[in-house]
Amino acid sequence: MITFEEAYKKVIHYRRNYGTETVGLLEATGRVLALDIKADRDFPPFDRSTKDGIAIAVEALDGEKNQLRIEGVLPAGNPRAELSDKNNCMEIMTGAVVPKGADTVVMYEDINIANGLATINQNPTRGQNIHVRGSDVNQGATVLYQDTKISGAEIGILAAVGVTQVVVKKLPSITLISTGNELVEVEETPLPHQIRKSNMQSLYAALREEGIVAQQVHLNDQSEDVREGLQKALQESDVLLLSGGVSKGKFDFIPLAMEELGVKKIFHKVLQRPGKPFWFGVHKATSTLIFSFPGNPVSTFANYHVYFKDWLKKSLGLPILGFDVILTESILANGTLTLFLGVKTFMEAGKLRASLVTENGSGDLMSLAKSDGFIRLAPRDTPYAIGEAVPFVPARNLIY
Ligand SMILES: Nc1nc2c(c(=O)[nH]1)N[C@H]1C(S)=C(S)[C@@H](COP(=O)(O)OP(=O)(O)OC[C@H]3O[C@@H](n4cnc5c(N)ncnc54)[C@H](O)[C@@H]3O)O[C@H]1N2
Ligand code: MOO
Repeated sequence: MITFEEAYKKVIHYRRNYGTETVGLLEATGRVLALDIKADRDFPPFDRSTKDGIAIAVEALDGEKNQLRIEGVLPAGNPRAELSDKNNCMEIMTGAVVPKGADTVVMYEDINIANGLATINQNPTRGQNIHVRGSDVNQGATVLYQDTKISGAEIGILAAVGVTQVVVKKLPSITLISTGNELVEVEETPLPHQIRKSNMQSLYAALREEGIVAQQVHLNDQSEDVREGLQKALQESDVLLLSGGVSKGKFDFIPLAMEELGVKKIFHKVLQRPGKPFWFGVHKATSTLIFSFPGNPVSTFANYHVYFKDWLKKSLGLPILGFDVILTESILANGTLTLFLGVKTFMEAGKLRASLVTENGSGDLMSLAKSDGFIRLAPRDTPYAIGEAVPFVPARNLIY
């Protein structure tokens, strides 16, 4: 059996590059940029008034003069105008182009207007209230970098520089496979010895958060069904995520079926809890990767977040930002296994702290709703102490 560190390293080693594709601007939300994006013009593209008021040439106020004749009104959206006389001014709206000959904008609150004359009550500073052309970025400058995850801010920038079609990293195609004769569909009423499928619904939803719409297949615990179903999925998908059928049970056909189909086992069983029977392999003919998670709901869910999510980030060129949380209670370590324990997190004195959620073993699906993620406790002989910082694997967005 291999350690968590060895297993994690092997999974990350199999990161993949699925190439790029082009999607419409709004469909790019949540995707990863595959190219740098450059400004197609200066930003702002013209000297832009940041206030409603008057545009003046500040030199007109030399000496005692504080009254200027108003030549006209400039709304946003008008082409650039020109002051015909530097001793005059023009009314100007926020977002309008500062006219030629003017260098300063005085807002309405600092002037009085009567009989076509503006009287300025406060001495302005040259250049005030003007957002100067190119002061944000110049034409040709890089405004977004490759490998950036696209959120609302990036969509706005892409729109501003006129990108209607965005080149993004392609996402892997994924099939979710559940196994087990005890499982029935969600809409069915289970018999006393049956349970409803839930692991794959949970992973389906988690993948949707990554922008991936997975296929779903169920295989019964008959070795022929398992082999046929796997064969088809291996041909159709970049990645298979399985749950169940990988421990020592008499009906745990997955490892054998994989071998028969030419899938190379990279490892089976990791010194960890939950998720010890985790099986990981690669199909030699198609390069399809297989993450075969143990069926207990907490095991599947924890393994997905610990291994698959980092594999996906690496494959898309995104950084893996590990962070620690502070323990609020002492916890017994295991001498040989890496433990993943569900915790609730909260901020206190500027630090993210974690308290254990009560969990009734790795079959306790209900405990998942109570936790924000999992702390990772490396094997050791001494307990983990209150106040110790330990690595945290989030399973939900902590900041909204
Ligand atoms: N003799 C041994 N027995 C077990 C070992 C072991 O090392 N030796 N490992 C235990 C551990 S740890 C786990 S975890 C489980 C994993 O077993 P499998 O991956 O073979 O999973 P199944 O037996 O098929 O199912 C386990 C459990 O999970 C439920 N399940 C499965 N799929 C779903 C699903 N899609 N939705 C909801 N629930 C699901 C299933 O009904 C079982 O209750 O093995 C231990 N045994
Ligand atoms: O993955 Mo198993 O949870 O260690 O029961």
